[in-house]
Amino acid sequence: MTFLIADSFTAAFSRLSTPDQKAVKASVFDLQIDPAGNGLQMHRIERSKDPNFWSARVNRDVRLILHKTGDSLLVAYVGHHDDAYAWAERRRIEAHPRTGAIQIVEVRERVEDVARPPTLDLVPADAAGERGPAGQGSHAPTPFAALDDDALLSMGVPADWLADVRAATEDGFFALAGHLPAEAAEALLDYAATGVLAAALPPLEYGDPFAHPDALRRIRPIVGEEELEQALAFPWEKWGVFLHPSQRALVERTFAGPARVAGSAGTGKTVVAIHRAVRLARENPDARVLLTSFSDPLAAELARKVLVLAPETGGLVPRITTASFTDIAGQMFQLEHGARPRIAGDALLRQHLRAAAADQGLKGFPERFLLSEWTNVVDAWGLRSFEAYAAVQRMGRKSRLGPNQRARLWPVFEAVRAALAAGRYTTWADVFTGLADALTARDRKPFDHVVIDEAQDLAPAALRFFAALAPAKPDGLFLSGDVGQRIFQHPFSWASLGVDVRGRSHTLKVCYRTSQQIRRAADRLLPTVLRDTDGLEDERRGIISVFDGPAPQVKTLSSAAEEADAVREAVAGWLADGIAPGEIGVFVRTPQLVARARAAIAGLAGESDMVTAPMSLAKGLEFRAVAVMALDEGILPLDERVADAADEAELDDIYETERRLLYVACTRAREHLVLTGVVPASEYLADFTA
Ligand SMILES: Nc1ncnc2c1ncn2[C@@H]1O[C@H](COP(=O)(O)OP(=O)(O)OP(=O)(O)O)[C@@H](O)[C@H]1O
Repeated sequence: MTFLIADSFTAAFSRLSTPDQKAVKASVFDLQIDPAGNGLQMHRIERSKDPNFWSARVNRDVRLILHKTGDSLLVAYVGHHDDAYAWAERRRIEAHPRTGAIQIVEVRERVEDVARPPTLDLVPADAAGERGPAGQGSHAPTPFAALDDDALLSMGVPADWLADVRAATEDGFFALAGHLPAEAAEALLDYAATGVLAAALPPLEYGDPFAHPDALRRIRPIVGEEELEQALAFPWEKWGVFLHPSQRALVERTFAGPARVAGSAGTGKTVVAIHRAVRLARENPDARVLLTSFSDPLAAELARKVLVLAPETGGLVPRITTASFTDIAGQMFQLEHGARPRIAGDALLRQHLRAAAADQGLKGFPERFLLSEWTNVVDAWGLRSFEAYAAVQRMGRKSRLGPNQRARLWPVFEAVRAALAAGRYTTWADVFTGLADALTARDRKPFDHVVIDEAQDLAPAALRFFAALAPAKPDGLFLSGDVGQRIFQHPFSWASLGVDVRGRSHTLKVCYRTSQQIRRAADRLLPTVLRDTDGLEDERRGIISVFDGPAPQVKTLSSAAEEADAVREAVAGWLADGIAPGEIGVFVRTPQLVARARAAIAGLAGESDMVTAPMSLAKGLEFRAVAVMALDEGILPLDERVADAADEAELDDIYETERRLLYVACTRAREHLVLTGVVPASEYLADFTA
């Protein structure tokens, strides 16, 4: 017999008290061993339209809802007595007549809270065909009115709900979507956004309705005690058990060469990276896996999430190393050289550059140009000889430097390198480059699989290092990232460094984190198609969010004091709505401005639990409510950076990265977002509200 659990069960389970959860766990483990449920007083739920629903007694008050068919037992729900029965009485579990996927369908006639809009009776079905997806006439637009039964069924809409979908208005759609299977809601949103019907999968491909990819996103077979333990250990982390079919495909697939998952903020790229790392470690008991991300806090978060997928500590978890890019390089450097690298900071570099330029009598190049040329070209690309410098393509730097200019500059950079070496200093780029050279020559690599999150911010030397760290075999290197969130790096060609993901790059389209309203507004900050240096296109249209919420607010105020009041009022409102202080983030452009954020929330309940930070640290985080403040002219884009631009191309890149910083900060918000600035405000606010 197949033993399965549904997401409706884990969600309900996570809402129970701890003692009830303990009792439920014991009963579910018993059921897994003895699906007949002896001792659980199972009986059929007579009032349900689905004859396969059964209840099982956990304790005096709590009941499990099971769905029994010939050879499967599905744990569908759990709740207090009346709630559990009511849940089962309002549902059917069946294979969808068209797609073939098992669905948990709400019986339409028993759902009272979806009011049919009055347009329903006024719109004859045959007139619908004349209306485009944009809606019609004097009534509120009904974006699906033109879709016939056939089209709606092919999207996975349950037969009971066809009329409601056709009658749904744009505003009422999300209330309705909550009653529909996720694949139907997503297909409808996609249609509303693009006006195009996605091609339906042929239904016969999946003989077993439980094996259908859309069934697996809500119902998962559980084999063995360990899997059950994992599924129940963190029931609120839905991503740990139930993946979107496009996510699952990327987790399970074998890639012959380096592969990449892309997708805008909140589409679950990190989730895919973690699942892949765990899957690879699980499949090969000897495999050593590196799961790495941009910063130490993000790496720590990866480590925490690995435990969600693999709560058992024996064997698997120790074989997955989680570390930030520089941390793993630091560890490898220590193995090679017996000590951690001593990294030169910007101040020291400026000092050496200044001294070397003076020594060489170099004139006509501002110091900021020298630092930028060193950081983004000479050091970034690990250039060691004049020949290499003379030949390098100065990516992202369009100001041309002729051979004579390069010849004058090179001795300065050479002298800086010598001065660093004399002081036993190095740079991260140098560390990465040195390690890459050493590792490339070795047959045996320290890791069998390297999985990189936040890959858009990899520097060239770091990418070379990771490529050399991973074996050149299937599933050796997997990268996850969003070009739209690249804030620390100049663009460069991955393919030129041997990391060619063309043909093995896939984009996720469903945003799980951010409400439709916030995502739409944030998307307006970026172009609809982003193209990277290797020509890979990241199409950002057609992304959908699976829930809605209040529209984001933009407030421009006449003074910093007024702005502080506005932020304070917004945050106080969130607290009054029951949002925990730890679920609130306030972001600003620079570390110095954090004081402005702290002043705005000073004295509010739970103030110390709220996160206030520069936008660059917002990467990878998420909150129920976010304020992005101090969006004043001169602060975003930041004047100092703009003034520092060494040439036109760098200026363009600065404008783009400043814009992306705002995108990153905004897309940390799940439900509420407020943007504030003092007039004259940041020019980007106009794009956001456009
Ligand atoms: N299959 C899923 N089911 C439920 N929630 C999911 C699923 N996939 C992702 N999520 C949730 O969506 C949110 C965003 O996921 P994740 O951090 O992996 O996205 P991301 O694409 O890496 O985002 P970013 O680019 O902003 O860092 C998280 O809260 C995650 O738990």
